[in-house]
Amino acid sequence: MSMLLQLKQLAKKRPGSTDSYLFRNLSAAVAEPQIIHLLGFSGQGKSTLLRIIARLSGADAGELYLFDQPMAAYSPEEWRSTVCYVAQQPIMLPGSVEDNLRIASHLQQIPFDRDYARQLMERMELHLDWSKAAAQLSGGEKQRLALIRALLLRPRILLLDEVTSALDIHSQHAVEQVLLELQRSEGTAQIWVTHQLEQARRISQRIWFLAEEQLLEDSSPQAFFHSPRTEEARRFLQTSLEKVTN
Ligand SMILES: Nc1ncnc2c1ncn2[C@@H]1O[C@H](COP(=O)(O)OP(=O)(O)OP(=O)(O)O)[C@@H](O)[C@H]1O
Repeated sequence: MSMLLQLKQLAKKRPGSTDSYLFRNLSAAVAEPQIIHLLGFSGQGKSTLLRIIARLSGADAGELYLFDQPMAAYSPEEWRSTVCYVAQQPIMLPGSVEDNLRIASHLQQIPFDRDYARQLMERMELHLDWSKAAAQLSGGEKQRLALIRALLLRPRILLLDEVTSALDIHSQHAVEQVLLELQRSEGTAQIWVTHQLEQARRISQRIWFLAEEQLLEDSSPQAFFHSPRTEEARRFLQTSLEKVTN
């Protein structure tokens, strides 16, 4: 079967360490455009794994395949316009909101799709003056602008690193709806990192649980949340629940 994305035996050492690993022999495959949530305790390497998949950081061992082709078959630019990483604390480019929106078309040398940008902004309830300096936006506005900037690249795979963490629940739902719709209509696969389990329950179609240097669980949300296989996942769910109720 043809695969969108394959992670084969990936390993990454802890920064600064020679023999301690964040993860190793980590393998997974994405065959269809699903919404996957990558969950785990803090510091397990979730962001690091997303950054490796985005080719923003290198693995110490292992291989990535995109559409059944090894990473070496793609230039970094080709890869990064197909597999797009959106950070929790996005970096705004110098200039205005519009300058930030135009960057995708500038990089890809394609006409700027103003209507699509406007539509995404409306649907994410981002009502901004396009001439405003991007540096002056709030955290939540920057998050949505960075997400729209990535969507204008029309990536096949989106890597979303806590991209709604600065949003109120209303804006969060608006963003989730846009991304769900994008998966349904365009077939955009998505790997989300979040600490909001409610969000994972709402929209996830598959859970990857990173612990003990592995994707310890790779399962349906139903199975993960209701009958996790491992003690570590049960502990994670219990601890996360306590955090919400305390
Ligand atoms: N640039 C860096 N320099 C030094 N240490 C780093 C760097 N990036 C990550 N680390 C360390 O690597 C480990 C994994 O970090 P990472 O951000 O990938 O974890 P995470 O699972 O996403 O955590 P969180 O849920 O808290 O965001 C952490 O211990 C972190 O401190």
